[in-house]
Amino acid sequence: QDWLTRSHQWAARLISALDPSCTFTFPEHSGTSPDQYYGLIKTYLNTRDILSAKRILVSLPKNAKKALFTLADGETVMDEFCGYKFAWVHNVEQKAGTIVAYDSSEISQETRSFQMRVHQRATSLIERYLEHITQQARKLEQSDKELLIHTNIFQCWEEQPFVHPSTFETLALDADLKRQVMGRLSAFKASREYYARTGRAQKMGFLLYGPPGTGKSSFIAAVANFMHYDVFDLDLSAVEDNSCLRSLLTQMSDKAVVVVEDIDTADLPDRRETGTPSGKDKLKARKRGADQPDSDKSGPTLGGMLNFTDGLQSSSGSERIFIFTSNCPDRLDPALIRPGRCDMHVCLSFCDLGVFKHLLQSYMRCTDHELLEPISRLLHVDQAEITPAQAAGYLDAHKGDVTAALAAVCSHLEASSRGQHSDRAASLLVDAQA
Ligand SMILES: Nc1ncnc2c1ncn2[C@@H]1O[C@H](COP(=O)(O)OP(=O)(O)OP(=O)(O)O)[C@@H](O)[C@H]1O
Repeated sequence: QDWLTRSHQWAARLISALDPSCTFTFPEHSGTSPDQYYGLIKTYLNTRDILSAKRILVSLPKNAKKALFTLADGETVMDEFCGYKFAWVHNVEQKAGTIVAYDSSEISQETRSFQMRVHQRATSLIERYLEHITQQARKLEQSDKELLIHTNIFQCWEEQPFVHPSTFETLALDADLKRQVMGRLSAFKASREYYARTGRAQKMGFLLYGPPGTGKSSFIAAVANFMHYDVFDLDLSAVEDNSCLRSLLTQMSDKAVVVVEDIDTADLPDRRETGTPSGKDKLKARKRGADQPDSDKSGPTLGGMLNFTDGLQSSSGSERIFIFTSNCPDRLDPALIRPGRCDMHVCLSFCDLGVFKHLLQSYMRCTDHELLEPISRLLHVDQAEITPAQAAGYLDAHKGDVTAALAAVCSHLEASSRGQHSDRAASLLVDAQA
């Protein structure tokens, strides 16, 4: 018996000495939770020459735009990294027993794993190779994913597909400002490695202000499409208190554009997390005719909101762009819009000739017209006003007839200019009477 055991051990050692390769296994689950490597490898191998395998599994994961190809059980695909060949095999084993699904059907259990074989000399490269796989897979996951817009209902986010056609090409915006915004966003994208290395949460904030119809929502959609991030549209009136706000923050995906529209209209009491009413709150209460601020008032506080944007819950590895919109930025607490929270304050206003010409070009493919001259005079000399949404409305209403569209814009501007003159005359009269 001893002799047999020893000869088996010798044979195993001999085979191992003759086989210079080493095998790594990546199971689908570690313990009871899904293991991250399994999913990342699956995505990464999808870009390798997987279609050369004989049997391939095809799936369409949630929110994916394209099919995901996976090796079937026992199939192999080769990869190369730093001059070494890595052989990947997908293993699927049937487990004894079945589990019962919610509809009472029985599902057979499987144990899945990827196995990677490589020459022993390449094992020192394994960490670098896995880092490479992780980076590539994360990039692919991000670009292949269908974008979602999430809105908060009670303490949860409800998601829907986000399909908004606005991009920085379609957005009519002052050319310099557009270049600046795109430059900041590109720099943000390129700093991922820097933030990961320094262990900091990567975030950036915009304050968009200006009258209604000047493109604030279109700007937000352009940012989401440019960054390829999901949108989280935070409705503060539906948030019960600060702990609800914190819970929403922790449920957000790592890469997100977080939008708080019309933040000036949200009544955020100035009790910075302590619950103690501040001087400003007392003043507000006195203006309302009350002795004390209403400390029982539900809803998040300014402190809760400040923590939401850069508190401890913002974890390293997350990439978040906060966008606040406001029609009255003067009403906002300076702490909310200071650099670091709102890095860029972007004024979206009435059309100037450049913005109007951009709309004309995208709606009507027209770059020049004799009516542009009176339009330019009305905009710049008479200071007539038209929002991009109003201008887009006229251009859309007269599809295929540039002259009619521009004539309608001219009439609008003339009316606006007359209105401005009568307003100015009225204020002069008031001044004179005073
Ligand atoms: N700067 C712009 N560039 C291109 N299109 C614009 C622009 N501004 C407005 N539009 C057009 O007008 C419509 C309304 O604009 P948008 O909803 O983006 O404005 P808003 O400032 O968010 O308005 P509100 O404050 O009322 O929500 C858009 O669907 C778009 O067609």
